[in-house]
Amino acid sequence: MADFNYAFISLVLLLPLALLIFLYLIVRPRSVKIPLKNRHVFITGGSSGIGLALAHQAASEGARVSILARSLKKLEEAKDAIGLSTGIDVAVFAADVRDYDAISKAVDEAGPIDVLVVNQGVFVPQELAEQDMDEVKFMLDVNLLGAFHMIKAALPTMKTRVDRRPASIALMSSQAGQVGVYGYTAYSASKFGLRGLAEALQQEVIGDNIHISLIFPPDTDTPGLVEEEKRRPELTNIIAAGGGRMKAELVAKKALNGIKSGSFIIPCNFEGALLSVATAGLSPQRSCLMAFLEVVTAGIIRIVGLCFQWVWYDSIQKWHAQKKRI
Ligand SMILES: NC(=O)C1=CN([C@@H]2O[C@H](COP(=O)(O)OP(=O)(O)OC[C@H]3O[C@@H](n4cnc5c(N)ncnc54)[C@H](OP(=O)(O)O)[C@@H]3O)[C@@H](O)[C@H]2O)C=CC1
Ligand SMILES: CCCCCCCCCCCCCCCC(=O)[C@@H](N)CO
Repeated sequence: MADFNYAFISLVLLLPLALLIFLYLIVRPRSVKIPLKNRHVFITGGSSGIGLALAHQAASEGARVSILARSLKKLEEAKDAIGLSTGIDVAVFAADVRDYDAISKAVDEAGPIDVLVVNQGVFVPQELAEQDMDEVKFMLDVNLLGAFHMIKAALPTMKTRVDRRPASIALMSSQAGQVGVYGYTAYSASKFGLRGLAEALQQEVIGDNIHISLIFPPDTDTPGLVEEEKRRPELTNIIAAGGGRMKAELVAKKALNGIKSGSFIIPCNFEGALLSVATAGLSPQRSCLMAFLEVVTAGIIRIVGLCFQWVWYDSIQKWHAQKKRI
């Protein structure tokens, strides 16, 4: 009996260790560090909110920073603010990501990019039945096709960069790009689309030492969110609240740390970490510790996910019942 207990305990301890070692050996791509100092970081949507916070922090870390957005006025304000606080002269480019020629011109002028952060995004929440197709197209064009334009324009010089150190392309998704959310049919589709783009692109550019990151913030205090909240459906508010809420500076900090450590998936808070484990799918995972967590919690995290669905569908049902009563 003692022998049996001993064997059992050793097995319980050895199995996880063996799994960890196995995962350490197989996780691909291998982990990588992306330096920022003295490198060219190009941020779209860098004049406001999360993008502006990213530009500030990248400049503070000694990067050469370029920002792109439509309004030159907002870009100049951002440039002045960053110049004042860091002493770094940020290059600004006024262009619409929907205009490929304008984007190509800006990228050519800016010079070879080491870290491209595709952060621009628009969000106009509404039930699809109520929403105009113009708004649906607007979100898909800016968020998804705009990302294609940026990457397509920047890739040639990124691939042929003389500095052979690891480079990065980071895409700003959203927790609504990991789970579909009421009121976000077009927005979620645009952000889920970024994931397909990112997974396929990582396979294509790994040979050029370019590493892709996908960032998944929850609701974040930005000028964009203030506008969004003026017209967000009640149910969107209720469901989005489950993801938590953050300051733009903290999202930018998590994002930059994730980019520097070459993480493919970058959650920003605890809820986001849960969501990322629950939606690991077939995305690359460079960290064997995270891979270990994903494997051992797979069953239980699915149960947690189903509980969330239960709560959400309950809210939807109650909301409909209440509407009928009025
Ligand atoms: N705030 C939030 O709750 C969350 C935001 N996100 C994502 O983070 C990103 C940034 O959001 P946030 O900081 O809130 O947004 P803001 O609305 O505060 O800023 C958006 C930025 O994108 C630029 N932009 C918008 N449209 C275009 C365009 N067509 N071409 C070029 N630039 C454009 C804006 O400048 P201009 O208008 O001058 O072009 C601005 O610089 C988005 O992708 C968003 O989806 C993800 C999760 C949560
Ligand atoms: C299994 C564990 C699950 C854990 C919690 C799941 C919570 C999901 C909530 C989704 C919130 C989506 C917010 C989008 C914010 C956004 O992108 C807009 N503000 C537009 O910018």
